[in-house]
Amino acid sequence: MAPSTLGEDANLGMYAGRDIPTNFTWHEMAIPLLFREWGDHKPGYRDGVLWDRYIWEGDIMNIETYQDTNREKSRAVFVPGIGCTVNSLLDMNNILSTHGSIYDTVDLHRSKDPGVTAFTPYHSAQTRAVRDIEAGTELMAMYGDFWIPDIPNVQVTLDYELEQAELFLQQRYLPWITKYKPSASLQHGLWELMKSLPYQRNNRALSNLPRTEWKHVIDYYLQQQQSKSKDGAGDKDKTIVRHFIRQSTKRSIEWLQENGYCQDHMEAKTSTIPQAGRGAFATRALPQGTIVGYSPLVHIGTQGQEIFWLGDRYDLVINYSFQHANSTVMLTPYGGMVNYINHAFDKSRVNVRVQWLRREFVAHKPHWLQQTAEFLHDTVDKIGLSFEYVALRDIEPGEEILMDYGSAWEQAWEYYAAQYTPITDPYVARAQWNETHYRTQDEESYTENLVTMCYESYSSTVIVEDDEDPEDGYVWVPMLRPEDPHRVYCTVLERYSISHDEGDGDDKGQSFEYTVELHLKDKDEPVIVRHVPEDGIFLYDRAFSQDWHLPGGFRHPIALPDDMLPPSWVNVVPE
Ligand SMILES: C[S@@+](CC[C@H](N)C(=O)[O-])C[C@H]1O[C@@H](n2cnc3c(N)ncnc32)[C@H](O)[C@@H]1O
Repeated sequence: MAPSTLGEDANLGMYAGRDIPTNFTWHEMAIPLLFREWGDHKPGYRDGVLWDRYIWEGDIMNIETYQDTNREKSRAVFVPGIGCTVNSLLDMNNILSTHGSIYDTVDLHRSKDPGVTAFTPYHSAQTRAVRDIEAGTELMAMYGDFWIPDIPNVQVTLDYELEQAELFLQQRYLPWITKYKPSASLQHGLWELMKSLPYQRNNRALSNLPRTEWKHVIDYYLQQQQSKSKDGAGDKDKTIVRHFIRQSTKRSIEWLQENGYCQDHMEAKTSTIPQAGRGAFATRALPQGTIVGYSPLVHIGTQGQEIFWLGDRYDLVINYSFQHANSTVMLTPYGGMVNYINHAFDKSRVNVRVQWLRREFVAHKPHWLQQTAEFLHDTVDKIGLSFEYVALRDIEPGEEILMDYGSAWEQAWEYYAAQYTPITDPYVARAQWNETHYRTQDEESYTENLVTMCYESYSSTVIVEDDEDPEDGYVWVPMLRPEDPHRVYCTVLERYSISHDEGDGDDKGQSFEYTVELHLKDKDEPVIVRHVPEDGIFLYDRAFSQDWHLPGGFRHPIALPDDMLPPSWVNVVPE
């Protein structure tokens, strides 16, 4: 993680520290956030606005519980590491943005384990390399065409904008240069003038010219002219504009070592600490004093935990956040793997601690440590605080990385674990339900926490297929837009197998179709729909039925150590 090649406005970026082959995949945790959706902060809660830059729509990471009837009800998800850090170069992307996740409670169950309420069950959200990435290259995602142009002063690279810049160069500017042969200094001056124009969406051609020196551009052009016939004419990656933009997203390894932080010293595995879920483990020997992790911090100023209060409990993310008992300031790290670091009750196992960066950095402004909580409340447009995680002693390869969350956390956990009442209702999370077909109402029912939903998609009239056995019902109509999120509750009445003789491979063989009853909000009677295919039906966890939603679940921030609390942040007298 190091300052982005896109400039100050893009803040940090994530870089490949070594050559990465196509399809290489990174895995990260996904923390569901219920406190709000993207862009939808409660009036008066300015403090949470910064979070908009760091959250994704819940369904992208398979956070399905409350993704039931429509998209409006979905909530956000926080994916630290690459998920939070990568910038977007749209058409120039080299990774597929973080998506998906695996639900896994590490074999803990609510019938016996207090720990299940306290950590996120979602892990292995994936980010995949979509081309070979050379060491030193910044990882760039495709956020979607509509998001990135809103960051002021950041170069946008929509496909058609790059096309316009390329056309301008190839069809107008370079022919003009070739025809009139202005002096080398005039060519240089004209190029510098065009480059100096600010990025503008209504000036696509000039806004996307490569930010490189003219002599490199003309040399590359002439070289391309010579090799055009034999070497990939028409190949998108070989255009002048793309070539130079790609080049400009690279740094040397020496520069990264000097200016960045390695995010590869830790990996996630099942913790050695009972009830803790997953933990962070050293991927190599880490001598005392090594910065084993680095994390920028999403800050909340005066509204601290209040932002995350859901009316009857706190959002899970406060278990991943830092706060001192004497201050409302709350800090949530988003560096790679740092959120996996667990608390050691046995202090001889504590091998890292957090510290403020000792220097000015793109995501660390030391003067913020002299400012007040009100200042942080008002500063919602950027990240300005970061932690280093420093090794307190030599750490062996494979050793679990552990820190001290503070005595208040320790007491809260001990109290919570001692009074935990096991929940004996049968419970199987949707993600752990392995059947390949849907159960009908005549078969053994699903556990209480599960519910079936269907796309609302059926014929406009009742269709009678067989006069001798007329069935009153509508038939399924394939979805024109299968990604349409609109679903309704349904009861599965009947399942019948269908054989496919035609086709080959996956088309051949057997599958099931269903007759379902749709429960529509605007109709008193259910609507019966026949011939519903397997992918027209969904099994969901009932909203708020999962372990991490359980009332009274464990919630407690990690303590910001006393010696790190800036006196100017003190604004709370602890009870
Ligand atoms: C910052 S997260 C650490 C990563 C977490 N283990 C996970 O799997 O996502 C803090 C949470 O880890 C768990 N945890 C950390 N240390 C623990 C300990 N010593 N005993 C029990 N649970 C612990 C609790 O669930 C806590 O809310």
